[in-house]
Amino acid sequence: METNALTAPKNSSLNTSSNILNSSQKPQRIFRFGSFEPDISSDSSSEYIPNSSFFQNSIGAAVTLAKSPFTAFFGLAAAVLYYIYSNTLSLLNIEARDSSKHKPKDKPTKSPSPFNLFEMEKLDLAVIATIIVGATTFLFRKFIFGNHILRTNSIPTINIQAAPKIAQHSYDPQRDLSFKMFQNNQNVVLIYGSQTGTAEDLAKRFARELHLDFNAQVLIVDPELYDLESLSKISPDHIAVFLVSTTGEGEPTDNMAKWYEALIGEDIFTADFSDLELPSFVDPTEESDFSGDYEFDTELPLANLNFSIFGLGNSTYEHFNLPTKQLTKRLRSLGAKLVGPVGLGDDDVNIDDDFEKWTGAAAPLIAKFVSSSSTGIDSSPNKYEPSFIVKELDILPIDASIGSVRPEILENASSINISHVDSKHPWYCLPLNSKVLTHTSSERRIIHLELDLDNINLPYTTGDHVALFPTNYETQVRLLLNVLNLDGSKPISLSFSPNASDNKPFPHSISSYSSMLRHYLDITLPVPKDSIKHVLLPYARSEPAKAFLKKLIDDKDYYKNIILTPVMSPGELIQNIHTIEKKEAVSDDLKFNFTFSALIDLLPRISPRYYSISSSNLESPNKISITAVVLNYKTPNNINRYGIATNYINAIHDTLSNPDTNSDIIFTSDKLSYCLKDTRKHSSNNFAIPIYIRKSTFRLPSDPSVPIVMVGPGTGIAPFRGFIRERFYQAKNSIPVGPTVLFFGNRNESKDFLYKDELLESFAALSSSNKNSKVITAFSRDQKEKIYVQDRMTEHSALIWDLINNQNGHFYICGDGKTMSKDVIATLKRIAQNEGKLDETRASSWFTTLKNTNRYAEDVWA
Ligand SMILES: Cc1cc2nc3c(=O)[nH]c(=O)nc-3n(C[C@H](O)[C@H](O)[C@H](O)COP(=O)(O)O)c2cc1C
Repeated sequence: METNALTAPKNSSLNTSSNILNSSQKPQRIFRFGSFEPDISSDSSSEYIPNSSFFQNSIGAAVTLAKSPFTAFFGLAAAVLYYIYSNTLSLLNIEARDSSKHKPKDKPTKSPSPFNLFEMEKLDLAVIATIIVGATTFLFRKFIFGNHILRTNSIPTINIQAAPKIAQHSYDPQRDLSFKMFQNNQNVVLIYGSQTGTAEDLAKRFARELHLDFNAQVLIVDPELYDLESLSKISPDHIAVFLVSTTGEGEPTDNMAKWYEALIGEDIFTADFSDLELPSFVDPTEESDFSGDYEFDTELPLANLNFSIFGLGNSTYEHFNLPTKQLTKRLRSLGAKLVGPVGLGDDDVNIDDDFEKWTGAAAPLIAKFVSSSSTGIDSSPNKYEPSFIVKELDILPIDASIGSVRPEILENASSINISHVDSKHPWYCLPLNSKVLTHTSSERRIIHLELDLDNINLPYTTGDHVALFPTNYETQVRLLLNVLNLDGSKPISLSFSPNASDNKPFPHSISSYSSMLRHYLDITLPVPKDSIKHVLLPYARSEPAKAFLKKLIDDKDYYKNIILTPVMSPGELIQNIHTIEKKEAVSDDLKFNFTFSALIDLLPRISPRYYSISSSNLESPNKISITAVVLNYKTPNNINRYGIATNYINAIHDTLSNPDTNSDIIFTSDKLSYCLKDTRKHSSNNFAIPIYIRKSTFRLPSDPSVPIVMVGPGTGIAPFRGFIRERFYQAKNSIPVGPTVLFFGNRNESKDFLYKDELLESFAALSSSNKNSKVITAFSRDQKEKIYVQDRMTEHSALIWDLINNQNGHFYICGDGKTMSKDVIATLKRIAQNEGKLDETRASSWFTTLKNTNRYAEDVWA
């Protein structure tokens, strides 16, 4: 993660719905006469016809009723009663019917006797036979029809009325994932919740593995694009695999939020799941199969759903993998059957390792469900085929300057819908100005960048986050063009291949090789082992190349030394294969011949990076600012590596500071080259930086007179710069502003005092109206003994206690969540013990009350 790519604070992404489906409610039974029912048991070539007409509805109703247990029960009862009734009549010598309609008058009447079928009327026989056959069919339906029939009858949908926000649409087959699976003849659906792209990439990779190694047909689903209720219609022979990331403070990702809200409800932290049967959360390496401990209850809305689940989280956060745990419990309580272990991936260690362990245990079980088998590289039943077909076009080459902007901007600039700016529809804004906040002699370079919202008035609130899609630097772009022997300016078109496993389109179908590599693909992340196996290995034709790649796949330490430790980029890996083949004098016809379409499968998409907005919407509604430290580091074997997004921000700064340079290529202070020419053009058609705003709940108190204490060392100052600008602006406009205290820390005062001048100016004004307003600094390396913000807090214990406890102030932390925020919380609790004379337990509950009353908020990153 880039430095200062931040968390959204508690509850930021969840809109609330008062009418939720909670665990204590019995799910309502809803018959779906107007809904669409694929017959999964039928031939895939048969049509999937919506039964929405009156006729179809009536048939649907009749079929549903005929299949219901009540009908079967009453049918049997009616047959028995009819039989008793007929025989009672015969004993009393009374005709059961008005026989005059059926029999000739002159024929003597015979009374029917028990079991004498031949003496019964044909119609009676037909009715009884139908009822008995119907009832018997229902009772033995499992043996007769297998499981298929179950899914089309008594399974109520999830009660969408209980979640009004997701029920605001009419049925759309394009949003029905069971329909999509039926159409494509797929038996596994991979549903991912992803904020910064990791789960999305794992979904793409796992789909490939399930297809190539286990012969599964997999649909990848972004839940934002599908309706939750279609989950209940997945065939019981199929399986849904959830890959669920955690964001903010234990929250679901934006693309999962609506499903989550409908399933879990608004109160994600206090929802009571104690009455539910809990799955054990296990080490995925242990062999376990949860499928056996489960009772099939057809009354529950998700009774037909089989699911596996892997969570992505980070154990340094308080709510580790919370959405995954809650979702697992909830799905089970709705009747879904858990297959395989629950995986809880930990980004603090290595999420790829956790995922590999989990897939090792889960993939065979998932495969069992879709009745396939086979493992191993050489016995793959399916051959790898790239998802995209790339065609070179015979039109004029796309020159370097056009390639510097995302292609969709040039065509769609005027049609971008401002009311709908989000991760799938970013807004392209211009950089306004920038400055370096640290001294040239500082070990770190921290940039302040202002982005222009003037054209659109994109609404934001002080404390929100801005997400930014970076552009890759040229060194890696050109390396890839070079190793694939491609002309970067060549225009290309992209289309899905018939068996595409990746189903996410790019924003524009016509591009150039360069612009694909600059704007859409992450070209710096090391290639994971499974991608080496599934995508690179099939292109190895020479023995040395095969041996090298197989060793990377099979030998953990070798992979670590060659790929992970030096953080080897995909371009460097391909270059290495070429070098090995050259050394071994491999003949041309056997040389590794990797294609651009396969490269698209090999690489994750470029994901947005989140930054706390460091401006105030009161003071500057038409521009937002970012405060970012440029991330450069050396690997243990002394190779320079560069963070994509922060170096991009640095490049924008360098571009803005050299307005007269006319070159397409910009060299940054770190000698990285970028193609950013159009970022300098302030014309309405040449927007440059794709962004969107992510709402947060990291907010100033609504009453400006309420005291605030902020702790934000390093770039943790970002949102507080916005808070302080806001209070300064209010003070200048004669609005009474309460005590405002900032604890700021960094290495050296002379080099790293971020925003020094404006902070001193703001606090001069703020302290003139309230003597308690002040900035308190901790420069760790300006003296022999290191001093940190928490040491300064201890020195100012009385002030903090007075403002927070006695004057009901608000306390905020922003910055490193691994150690700093934990130390600051511990210090705050100690202050409560010392100043408030509370014992340890009471100090802890004092802090909990602070949190529960929304007077404590944190915006931290791990
Ligand atoms: C802004 C942010 C907030 C996070 N909050 C949590 C959290 O509260 N609990 C947790 O277990 N992990 C948390 N994580 C860790 C992520 O879940 C983990 O890094 C995951 O791999 C991200 O997946 P994604 O890229 O698919 O969104 C957070 C990560 C980020 C970037």
